[in-house]
Amino acid sequence: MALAGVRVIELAGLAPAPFCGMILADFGAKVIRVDRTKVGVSLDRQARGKRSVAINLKSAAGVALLRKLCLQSDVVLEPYRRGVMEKLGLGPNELLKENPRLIYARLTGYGQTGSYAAAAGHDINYLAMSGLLSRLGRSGEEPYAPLNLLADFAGGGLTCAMGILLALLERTRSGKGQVIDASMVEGAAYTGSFVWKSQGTGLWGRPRGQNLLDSGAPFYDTYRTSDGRHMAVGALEPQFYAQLLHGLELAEADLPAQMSVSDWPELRRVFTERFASKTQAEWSEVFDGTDACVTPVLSFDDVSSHPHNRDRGSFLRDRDGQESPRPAPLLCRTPARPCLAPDPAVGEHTVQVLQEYGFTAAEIEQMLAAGVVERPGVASKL
Ligand SMILES: CCCCCCCCCCCC[C@H](C)C(=O)SCCNC(=O)CCNC(=O)[C@H](O)C(C)(C)COP(=O)(O)OP(=O)(O)OC[C@H]1O[C@@H](n2cnc3c(N)ncnc32)[C@H](O)[C@@H]1OP(=O)(O)O
Repeated sequence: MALAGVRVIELAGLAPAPFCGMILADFGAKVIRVDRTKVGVSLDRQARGKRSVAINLKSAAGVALLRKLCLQSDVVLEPYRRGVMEKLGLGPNELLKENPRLIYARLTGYGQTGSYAAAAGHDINYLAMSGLLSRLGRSGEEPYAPLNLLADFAGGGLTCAMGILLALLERTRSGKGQVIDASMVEGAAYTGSFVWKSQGTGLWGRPRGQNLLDSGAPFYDTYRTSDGRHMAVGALEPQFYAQLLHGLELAEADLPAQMSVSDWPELRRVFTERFASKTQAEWSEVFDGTDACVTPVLSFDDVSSHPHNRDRGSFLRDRDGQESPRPAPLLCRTPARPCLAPDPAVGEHTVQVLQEYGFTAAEIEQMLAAGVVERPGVASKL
């Protein structure tokens, strides 16, 4: 796999950093998640392919241990509030001095500098600060955060993974590591570059929810079908719009012009009525194989059995029977080979990993006994 041989230490976090770690693991990196001791269960639901070591970082020995792990690793990924790692003596100055090849990725909401740097927050706050949230939502309604996808995952975990890959690539030339300051505000904003850079085109000239791509246009929206499901319509270009009308059995001559914004409410009324006359399956049959840009809005239950997704094997089922998306993108020679085994329990690999990093059985036993590290069923001997 593309990242074979890359060793990553991921300090356990909430949602964005676990996603970043899972991407790296899916593509072949050896990712060790560092969990807290005495927590019992992990909240990480993106732990595919990771191993777990439980370390008490509130002990000097735990900190020393993490430093040793970082000495022999390529990447450390930390998701804490600004200053937390420095307070522990695990800041980039210390770790990069000991291992100048280390890539030190810091994934936070507001970044390492600026007046908000140390403030708590979540996806919705970062999205708000990126400017994007002000553009999301239907006309006349309040701004709406589309799950926690944009800041946590697109602008956060994924962007941070890209930073790590860039730093790994650059290291092949310089031999040096570096610090990555991944701010979810900036990552989300960057993901939204198109919106900024197309400001002068008239695409966004109207209030929220009244523009071409923000649910303002009737030919770029979703419609309810007679069975209470939905179809997604993205018929922007005139030639595709013509196919939409054909599928709906509507004559262009009987309707207002596609781009007549003042007539959009009327056009929407006509489309709404028409889509309500058939089931989702019936509309799928009408539009499949055309260029009308009309697709069913699939539920999680339906998505993997849709013929297109099934043909490509876009979703996988792990050994617990749980379905999830296959890693993307596909690399033809070195594709991801996601692990199908159950997620690691907290501390499940403590002993295995410490042995791999060169600790002796006596040293490991001592750390277990002192509560510096933990494994499930702590009391047992090596
Ligand atoms: C049963 C399963 C059910 C599954 C349900 C799963 C539910 C998941 C829900 C996910 C929701 C996701 C939401 C929408 C999100 O947006 S997540 C994104 C949140 N924001 C970030 O990640 C940005 C960066 N992080 C932060 O700003 C902050 O970490 C935070 C998220 C605001 C949380 O703040 P807070 O809890 O005060 O923690 P921090 O200041 O970061 O300090 C962390 C403290 O923990 C300690 N710590 C860490 N590791 C260890 C360890 N191994 N051993 C011992 N201690 C440890 C650190 O030393 C630090 O301690 P201290 O400095 O506070 O004393």
